Amino acid sequence: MKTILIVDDEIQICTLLTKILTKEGYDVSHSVSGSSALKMVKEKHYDVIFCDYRLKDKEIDGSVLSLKIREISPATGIIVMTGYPDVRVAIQLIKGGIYDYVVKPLNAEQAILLVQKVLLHQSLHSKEQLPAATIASETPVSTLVSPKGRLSQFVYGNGNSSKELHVQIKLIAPTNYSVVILGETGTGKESVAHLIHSQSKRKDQPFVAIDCGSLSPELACSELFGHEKGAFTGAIQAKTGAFHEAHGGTLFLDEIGNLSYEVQTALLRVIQERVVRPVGSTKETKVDIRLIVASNEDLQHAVLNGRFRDDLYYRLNEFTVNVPPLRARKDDLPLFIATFKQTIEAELGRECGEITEEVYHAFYNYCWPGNIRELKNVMRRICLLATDNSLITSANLPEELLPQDVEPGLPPGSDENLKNVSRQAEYKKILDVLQQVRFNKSEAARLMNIDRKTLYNKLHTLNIVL
Ligand SMILES: Nc1ncnc2c1ncn2[C@@H]1O[C@H](COP(=O)(O)OP(=O)(O)OP(=O)(O)O)[C@@H](O)[C@H]1O
Repeated sequence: MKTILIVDDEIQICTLLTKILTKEGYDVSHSVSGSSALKMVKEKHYDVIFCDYRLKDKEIDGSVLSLKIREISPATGIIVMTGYPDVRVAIQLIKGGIYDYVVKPLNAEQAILLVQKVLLHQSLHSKEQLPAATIASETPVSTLVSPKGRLSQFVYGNGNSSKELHVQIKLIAPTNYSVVILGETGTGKESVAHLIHSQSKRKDQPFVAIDCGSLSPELACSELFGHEKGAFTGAIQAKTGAFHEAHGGTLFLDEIGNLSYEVQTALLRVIQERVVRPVGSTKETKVDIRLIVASNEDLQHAVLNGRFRDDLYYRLNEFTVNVPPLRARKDDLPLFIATFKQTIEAELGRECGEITEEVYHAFYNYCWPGNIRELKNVMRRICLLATDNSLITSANLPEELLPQDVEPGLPPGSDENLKNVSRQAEYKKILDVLQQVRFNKSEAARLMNIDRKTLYNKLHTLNIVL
């Protein structure tokens, strides 16, 4: 019989969880103090431990207890419960190896599901040591339905920055907080917004996405709030705005930084008063929406430059999610490559050959300025070109991914001049390192312990053309 320990200084929680889980056929014990729980763990193996984060135990609180349990019994799945969720704490604990971090109170369904997930996870990893918790390891791919009804696969990376991202998504999704998603183009901001919606209580209601970057200042208010027939020249019919369409669900405003100051003012009013008045109308209607916005640029910077209203920014920014660029999550590349290949093979209706080492190398060494979108496109290209199920080689790669040639030769100058000696040594070192990392400048800068800008300056002054 699987064993469970509940550690909480609130006896009602212990009793409730014990009742729920005993009914499910588990052997459940409980403890109201950290120190006695620790003794119990030393004496008996528990498969799952629910542990309160804020134990009123002077000697040992929940965070210390969970780490100690990890040391004594690394195979135990630890679930930390809290009444006061904090993303930083969650990340720290999950990095420390706990299985999950959940918000109290737990209902019966949640508690049972959590235990089932831990046990399933343990059975899958029974031969290895239980790895640190990751949402990713359980469900590496999730299928999303886009607002236009298209199916797309969302890959949960398993590198550290991806894990942090998904812990944040998981914590923020069930709340009603407005979210600002920041990240470079193609990093998956819209996918993250969609994921937040699909894990929220609003998941069965509409998800409406608007690209503010493509809205003209004249049309923005009409797109967002709707208009009455005849409200302006060309308004031959009344139009429902995005706020109404998203009623009950989530409204995602992409490239919010592109909205004009006037539209920002109108948006602020709607957010504050939660009522919408279509252009040309005198009637206001209540709307219930959750707002998620995204931007390629740092909105705080735009606020400082006076391009974005600070009051609107603070209204929107109840929580910020930073989506890392692909070059900072290269650990995830194999998972992304494998998933995209599978999807593309399904799209093409045929299998493509194996990807060779040299292609993987090129992928690792490239800096992916277009991020996941660019990777997807490159994968489409190489799979499409691999016609006869033969190996996918670097011959199919676009030019920017191919290793670049360097102009050979040392910079001129007299050997006796000390400045030239150090210049030539620097020149040689930089070229050596660049060759070693297959001309990945970020990696070269990292290895030489200088920033990218310094490396660029040096390449320029040493006349190294890449
Ligand atoms: N984690 C992911 N798993 C699978 N596909 C992804 C993931 N993240 C992004 N993509 C894909 O990459 C492409 C770009 O994603 P998305 O449109 O969400 O990026 P974005 O950051 O909103 O870009 P932009 O700022 O240019 O609008 C889409 O095709 C999306 O399906």
